[in-house]
Amino acid sequence: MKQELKQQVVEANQRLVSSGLVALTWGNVSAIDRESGLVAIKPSGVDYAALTPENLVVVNLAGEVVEGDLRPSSDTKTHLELYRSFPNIGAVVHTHSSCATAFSQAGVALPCLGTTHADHFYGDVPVARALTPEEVESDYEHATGVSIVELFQQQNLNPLEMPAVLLKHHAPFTWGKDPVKAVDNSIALEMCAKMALMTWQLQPDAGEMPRHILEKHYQRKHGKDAYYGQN
Ligand SMILES: O=C(CO)[C@@H](O)[C@H](O)COP(=O)(O)O
Repeated sequence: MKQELKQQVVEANQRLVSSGLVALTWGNVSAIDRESGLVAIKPSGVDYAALTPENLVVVNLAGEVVEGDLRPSSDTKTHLELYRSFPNIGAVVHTHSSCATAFSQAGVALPCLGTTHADHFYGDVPVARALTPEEVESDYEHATGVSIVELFQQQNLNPLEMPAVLLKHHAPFTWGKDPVKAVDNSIALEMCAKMALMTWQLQPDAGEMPRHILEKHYQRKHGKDAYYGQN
């Protein structure tokens, strides 16, 4: 896999720490080279400061390790399901950032209360259902990815317009066209979750922003087609 992409993955993982999104090793970033179909991902349990392009793990979309000696992140199968199902994304991030994880644990969709949110997410950030005992037993991480994809299909959501999801009783995933954008979306998600909690402390009845303002802000930031890569 290209060294440059591996370096971007290392820097993106380390940005999770500098952005205050992770404690311990509660998060991971991967990126895909769409030409080869290979994915570079953080090795499981490894401290972010110790990451190098050489100790990243490279897997194919079947989950087979093709480069690296360490164990890939425990969330690898979830990342891979997102790459298989969302062909226009280039990187995936999973964190346990506090405020977004609070919404996930509560099973509460993150509402679009203001323009900050509208600039990044085209509506409420949805919650993917908890897994069944059978799913947990059979293949937890793969089933987690499937639950996200099912949710987006059921709600007719475009992953390029909604680059985030909250996993009930778990934590968020975000994605983007590249590792920088995917981490940007994790930072934006955590800030929007924090602001929502603070808004509700001030005004428990605060409701969603008017749709016409959401539309204006999202289109202004992302262009008329509202797709990544257009701006
Ligand atoms: O979601 C979880 C645990 O609930 C994981 O994201 C860990 O927090 C990080 O696992 P590794 O990437 O180190 O395997």
